[in-house]
Amino acid sequence: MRSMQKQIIDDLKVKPSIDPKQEIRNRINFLKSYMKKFSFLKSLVLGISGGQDSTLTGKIAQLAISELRKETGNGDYKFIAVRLPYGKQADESDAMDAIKFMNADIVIRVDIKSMADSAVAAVEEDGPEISDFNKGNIKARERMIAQYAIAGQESGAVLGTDHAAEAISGFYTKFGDGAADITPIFGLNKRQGKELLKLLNAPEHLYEKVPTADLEDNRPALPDEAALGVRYDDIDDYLEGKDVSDKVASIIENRYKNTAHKRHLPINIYDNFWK
Ligand SMILES: Nc1ncnc2c1ncn2[C@@H]1O[C@H](COP(=O)(O)OP(=O)(O)OC[C@H]2O[C@@H]([n+]3cccc(C(=O)O)c3)[C@H](O)[C@@H]2O)[C@@H](O)[C@H]1O
Ligand SMILES: Nc1ncnc2c1ncn2[C@@H]1O[C@H](COP(=O)(O)OP(=O)(O)OP(=O)(O)O)[C@@H](O)[C@H]1O
Ligand SMILES: [Mg+2]
Repeated sequence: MRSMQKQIIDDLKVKPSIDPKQEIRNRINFLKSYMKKFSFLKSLVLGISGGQDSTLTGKIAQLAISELRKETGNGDYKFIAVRLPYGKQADESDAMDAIKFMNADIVIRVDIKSMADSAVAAVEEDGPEISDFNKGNIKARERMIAQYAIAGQESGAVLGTDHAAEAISGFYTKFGDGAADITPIFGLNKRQGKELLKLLNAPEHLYEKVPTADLEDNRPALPDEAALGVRYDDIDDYLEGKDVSDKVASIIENRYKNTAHKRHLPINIYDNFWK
């Protein structure tokens, strides 16, 4: 194995193979014990897009909350699924299928279009013109604002969907979807996430769906793999310690180095990781 590959696998805590049943149980238990430790916490809040990662994270969260309610007899515990379309969302029915699958306690809908459009207009009034790409990141950050507003009101913590196959490439918006309190699927790669969803009897069309950030107006539903220039299968192989081509390794390793700043708290004078 390449030396950097081993370092990345260690940093991102990826296992070469998993027991899906055990992974689900450990992650449910982790959420339950965290909520018990900080007893003011009564809700878990997560944006549900209709994609694989939020379907899995939401299902695990709802299972944890349902168990907590049953075991403690406290009916205040709840999972809040948040729909966050930018205007009309083309794959709205997938998002609703995901919410049905997880059987979410509460569903809140916030249309982030007016938030994102006014952020762009306000900056452009005296600042630079905002590109469609940059506006995509603004959409991700408005989703973060909406989720934190709900969590702040509902004694909640915001869940994030970061996992190893995303963390490795830094393919998320810094302080947008990258901002969260707890990341229940951390350490899994994309195909391991799929295995968990299969075991949980998720609808196949949700875990076989082409992953997309769907952030740009001009390139709707752009597949992650097209934007990244590398396939999830290759990223997953790399994360499992398997051989990949030099070309694939170099794309992955360059992205990992260039996005190191996203995997740390804001950089201060005592930090050395970037040197
Ligand atoms: N070396 C460095 N040290 C410290 N800070 C650094 C830095 N380089 C950039 N920065 C800062 O980071 C900013 C750029 O980072 P960021 O704002 O995240 O923007 P950026 O990484 O340029 O774009 C985000 C990418 O993630 C994708 N994405 C976003 C959201 C969700 C998903 C998904 O899969 O669902 C995918 C999106 O399509 C796009 O390709 C810069 O504007 C600068 O403020
Ligand atoms: N339209 C949306 N409505 C609600 N939440 C969203 C929306 N778009 C993105 N999010 C949130 O941002 C997260 C990051 O998006 P990302 O595309 O990485 O995950 P996903 O859509 O769940 O899965 P996939 O990567 O397979 O598309 C989502 O998991 C979800 O929590
Ligand atoms: Mg998506």
